[in-house]
Amino acid sequence: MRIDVITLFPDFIAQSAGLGVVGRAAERGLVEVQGWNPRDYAAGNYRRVDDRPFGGGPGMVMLIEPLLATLAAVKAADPTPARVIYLSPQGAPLTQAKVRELAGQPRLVLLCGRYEGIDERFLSANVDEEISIGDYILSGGELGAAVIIDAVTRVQDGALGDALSAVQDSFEGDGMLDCPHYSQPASHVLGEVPEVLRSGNHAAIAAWRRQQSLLRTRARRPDLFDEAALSKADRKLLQQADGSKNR
Ligand SMILES: CC(C)(C)c1cccc(C(=O)NCC2(NC(=O)c3cccc4nocc34)CCCC2)c1
Repeated sequence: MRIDVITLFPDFIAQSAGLGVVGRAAERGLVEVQGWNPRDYAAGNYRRVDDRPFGGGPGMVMLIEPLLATLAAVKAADPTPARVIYLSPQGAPLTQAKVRELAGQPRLVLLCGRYEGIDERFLSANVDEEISIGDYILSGGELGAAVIIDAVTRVQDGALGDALSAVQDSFEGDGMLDCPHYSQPASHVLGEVPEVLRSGNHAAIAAWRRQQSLLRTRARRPDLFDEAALSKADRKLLQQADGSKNR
């Protein structure tokens, strides 16, 4: 999969895409990430990429022309058709379902805004969809681009080891929160590791982990919990936990 990122801070994208799972996937040719800086395509001595907003008001707006020239260079670099995504507070919330959909694309162009945003005429003429990573004020779309690069790379077949992708599948399968994790030492001043995890009884361990995921999701994210389709076994685990609590 090829991902081109149009950003005034290509170094940030290159750095974040070079780490961990994404870095290894890039080395293995599973994903190719390329940054493109509109300043390199801005004309004139000052290479302007922004200017004051019509209608007045604070801040600056990213100009059409440098972005058109950058997008033309991006498309000229590779004939593969690309879906152009603008990372934006006005975008649809990013979900794992959307990540899976994007991971199926042969190529993405991620457009990152800075200042107060991008001239609307460029967006309406060139952007296929807008995606938001959350409802808070950010300085730019680059963090959103890094999130999408990480999430779609993890979904790419083979980017993860079997164990990790199994975990990924379980989370993706039903959208429950994760269970608590423990490692050495078994006994610590901060507390003991739950006995079941040291029992070697893999069925009991799997049941305990599922029960913990269910309880945590119900308690902390009722929105995710209400969306999920619970199996009979799930409901039994919850009754068991609720029963012991009421006793
Ligand atoms: C209501 C609320 C969401 C708080 C809001 C209302 C109005 C503006 C802003 C705001 O943050 N504007 C600044 C910019 N923000 C983002 O690019 C951005 C922000 C959030 C999630 C994102 N996912 O991708 C890109 C994202 C836009 C231009 C440069 C950065 C935020």
